[in-house]
Amino acid sequence: MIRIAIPNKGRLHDPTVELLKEAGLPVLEGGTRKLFAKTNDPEITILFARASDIPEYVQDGAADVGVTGLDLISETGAQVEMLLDMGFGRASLVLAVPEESHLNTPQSLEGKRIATEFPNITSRYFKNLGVNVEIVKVSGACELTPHVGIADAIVDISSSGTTLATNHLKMIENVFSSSVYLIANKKTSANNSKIEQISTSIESVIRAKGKRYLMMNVPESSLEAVKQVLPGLAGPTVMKVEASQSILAVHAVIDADLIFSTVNKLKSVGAKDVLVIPIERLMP
Ligand SMILES: Nc1ncnc2c1ncn2[C@@H]1O[C@H](COP(=O)(O)OP(=O)(O)OP(=O)(O)O)[C@@H](O)[C@H]1O
Ligand SMILES: O=P(O)(O)OC[C@H]1O[C@H](OP(=O)(O)OP(=O)(O)O)[C@H](O)[C@@H]1O
Ligand SMILES: [Mg+2]
Repeated sequence: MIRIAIPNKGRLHDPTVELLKEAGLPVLEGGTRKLFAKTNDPEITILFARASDIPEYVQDGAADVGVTGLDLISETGAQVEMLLDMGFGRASLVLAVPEESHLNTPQSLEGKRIATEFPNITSRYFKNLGVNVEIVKVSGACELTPHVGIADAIVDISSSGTTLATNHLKMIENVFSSSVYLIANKKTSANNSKIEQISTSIESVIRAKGKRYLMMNVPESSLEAVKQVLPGLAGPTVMKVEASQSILAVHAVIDADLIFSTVNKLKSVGAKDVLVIPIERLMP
């Protein structure tokens, strides 16, 4: 039996459940008050936990696999197997000071107070720089602290930057870049085919999100030009089409962010009936 710990609420819950569903592991029952849920695999269950508790649950074996932020994993120092960057929940821990502050570098904070929900990452950061600071641990509303005399600077999560701006704070350094990771218990994950399957399924869904399947008809005389346009491929699949003229069907997988320019170029070199199709999974 494999137990996967996922965030029970907060911003990581929905995208995690969605990704598991796309990977063929729908969370069958649940709701925020439930502790456990089934999946369609009798050998895999879901455990709902606080994102910040998941690294230690996985380290200690309460869960075999977990989904949580890299910042939370690093902060707890949990010894876990890092299986996969899941590509969402991107955010940074940033060092910020009040807009009017003249303390504009980490070095200028020598002897100052830094408020944060991430005392371990923060003290490691300043230690590496050889700057002595006093860490003030808070459990929320960190942005407030410089304005009420509790701290001179903060290390807090920022993604859009809106919260910093609203609170008249300016970022002076990026301390830590985070995204959501799939992790596993070091002992149970060694040579465990079920955990490998979970990881591979999720990875194939993530990889597919950034790709599109292109299908088009190409007159034989345009094939070489079309091949030149299709970027970075092991070579497109080329098939004969039953038609009066000499038409070929060309299929290829390309990066989603190249679709716009590629389709236009393909048209200009003679490709017709171009179809762009999403891919559900892409196994290496
Ligand atoms: N804009 C953001 N603000 C806060 N955390 C974010 C943001 N974007 C991604 N994250 C990540 O989400 C994780 C925090 O998840 P958590 O469930 O504690 O957050 P939450 O949605 O703020 O929930 P809560 O309401 O309990 O504070 C961290 O790993 C963090 O890096
Ligand atoms: O750069 P932004 O896009 O503005 O996001 C960053 C803000 O979002 C988070 O707060 P959250 O909404 O989780 O509230 P909380 O402090 O109560 O957890 C985080 O603690 C920052 O305050
Ligand atoms: Mg929060």
